[in-house]
Amino acid sequence: MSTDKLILNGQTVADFMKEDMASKVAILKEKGIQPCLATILVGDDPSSATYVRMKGNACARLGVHSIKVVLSADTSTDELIQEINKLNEDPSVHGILLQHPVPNHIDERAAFDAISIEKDVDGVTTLGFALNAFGEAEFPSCTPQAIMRILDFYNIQIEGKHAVVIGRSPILGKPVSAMLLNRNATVTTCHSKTVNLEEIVKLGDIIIAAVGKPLFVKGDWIKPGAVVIDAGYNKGNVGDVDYEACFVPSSAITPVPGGVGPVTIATLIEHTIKSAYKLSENA
Ligand SMILES: Nc1nc2c(c(=O)[nH]1)N[C@@H](CN(C=O)c1ccc(C(=O)N[C@@H](CCC(=O)O)C(=O)O)cc1)CN2
Repeated sequence: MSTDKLILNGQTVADFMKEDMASKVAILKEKGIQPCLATILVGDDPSSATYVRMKGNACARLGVHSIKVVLSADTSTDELIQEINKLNEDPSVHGILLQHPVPNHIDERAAFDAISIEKDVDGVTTLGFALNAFGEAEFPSCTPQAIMRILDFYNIQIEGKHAVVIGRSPILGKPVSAMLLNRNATVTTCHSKTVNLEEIVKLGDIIIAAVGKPLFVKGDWIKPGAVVIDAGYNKGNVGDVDYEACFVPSSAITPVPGGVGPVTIATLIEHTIKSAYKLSENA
């Protein structure tokens, strides 16, 4: 039986992006500029440590320098902000990433907002969020931008479609809702208090799962022909979507692993390279 179902392969998208990035890094190096991403990991969450390591490895593969700041779990908000300020002031650093989540006692919003807007390559500051809502962010939040990249790479129509976003976090659900709206989708953003979630998801032409609950989205929630994007990153490399079950009715679907994740990391590095260009021009 033939099928025109699309597996939306994030690694293919990330590899495509890397070709352009490699040539931009080479041009920067000819000018004596070494793009540099600083990552900050607070505490000892093993998944966060893995993601930070993956980001460092991806930088190395592309010739981007990375600095890793590791802080103990008992770091205070003030101490964290002091570290961020040092990186803000360091002219050799072009992008700053504070790995989320930080330990509960830290004011994460204050820490994110301490990152200077020029170096907010992860799109986490309040100003970056607001600019994204207006469609004017230099560096939109990486996972939302990765989702849009995947949709565009595979020529999936956004305008006029009903997109249902499940999740409203400041670095994922809310910014991706704004991006889809800015591309003329009709957007419904669902969350833990949404009544009749299943019925709303069934109306969606594009489903974005960003809820942080393993295998949460079931096959019989999916309208035949809908596009399913799994932005979940739960323990054990499990997404938010029951892939096997949702594969059947969908017309296109991202796997986990190998879907949104690799494009998120490629987007972060792309932003760092772009920031190196901009900051060197303004130096
Ligand atoms: N400051 C931020 N914190 C967090 C973000 C973020 O964008 N900014 N996103 C998530 C986690 N995350 C990046 O930090 C992330 C998670 C997973 C992947 C990924 O590529 N996963 C692989 C599978 C993992 C593996 O191979 O070991 C995949 O999906 O193929 C990338 C980024 C929370 N925190």
